[in-house]
Amino acid sequence: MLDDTRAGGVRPADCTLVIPAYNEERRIRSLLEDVSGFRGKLVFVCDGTDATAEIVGTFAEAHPSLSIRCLAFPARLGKGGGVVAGMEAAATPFVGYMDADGSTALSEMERLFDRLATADGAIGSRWVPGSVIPVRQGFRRRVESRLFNLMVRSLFGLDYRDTQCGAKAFRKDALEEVLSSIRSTGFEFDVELLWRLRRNGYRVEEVPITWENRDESKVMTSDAKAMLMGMLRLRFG
Ligand SMILES: Nc1nc2c(ncn2[C@@H]2O[C@H](COP(=O)(O)OP(=O)(O)O[C@H]3O[C@H](CO)[C@@H](O)[C@H](O)[C@@H]3O)[C@@H](O)[C@H]2O)c(=O)[nH]1
Repeated sequence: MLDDTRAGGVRPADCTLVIPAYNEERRIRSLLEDVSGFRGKLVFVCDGTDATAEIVGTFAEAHPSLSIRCLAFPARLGKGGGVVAGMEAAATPFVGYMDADGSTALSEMERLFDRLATADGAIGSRWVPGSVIPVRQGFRRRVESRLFNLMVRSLFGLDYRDTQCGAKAFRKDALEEVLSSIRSTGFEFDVELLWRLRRNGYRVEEVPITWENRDESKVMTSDAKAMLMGMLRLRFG
């Protein structure tokens, strides 16, 4: 990223990175270490029943030089609900989000923020030339991912190859125009956000990314069904 003294670009201090975290006590410590080099602001949105919020709070107290905010909710918000809560709390011109599972390195997020010097949004993509996936995903997940993106393309006319990669960054002014219209709280949130931004004329770039597969997923069959139903409601409701 640009250092803090250069004008006209994306300064780290102008960026907020939102991390939705649902029952992530097993993975959150290593994620905290990974993102502790971030020179912008960090907002964790923790819900669920485990000690994720306490772990984040303790880490923040032990690292007063970092800007870490932890929003804790007793009930599950959904991935989309969590990201929206974090975005609304962010007060910087650039806001990004990434998964808590460490599948995207901080340096990858910083590359996405840098793109906001010229684009309204930048989304990490596992399926464009130049992307790197050191540990290959299982056959089933790869097929599901491709079918899902075909469906997104035909339902919403979005020509992205990968709407579901967890790493994304946007200009806050663009987000402000669409956030209040967002209805999705689950995993379909990413599609709705990109759809609304496109309908409002914003330009979001798809950027090749290095993405490390992590096995543990919170996406249950019921979440996948809810995601599909949510998308159909959004498109035809
Ligand atoms: N706050 C909050 N966060 C949540 C919730 N549900 C999931 N998350 C967070 O959302 C992120 C992604 O969830 P994972 O459990 O890691 O699922 P995944 O299968 O690895 O997710 C992949 O597929 C999703 C669906 O397409 C994608 O949304 C996600 O970005 C990623 O690519 C994690 O940081 C997880 O803690 C929730 O109810 N509340």
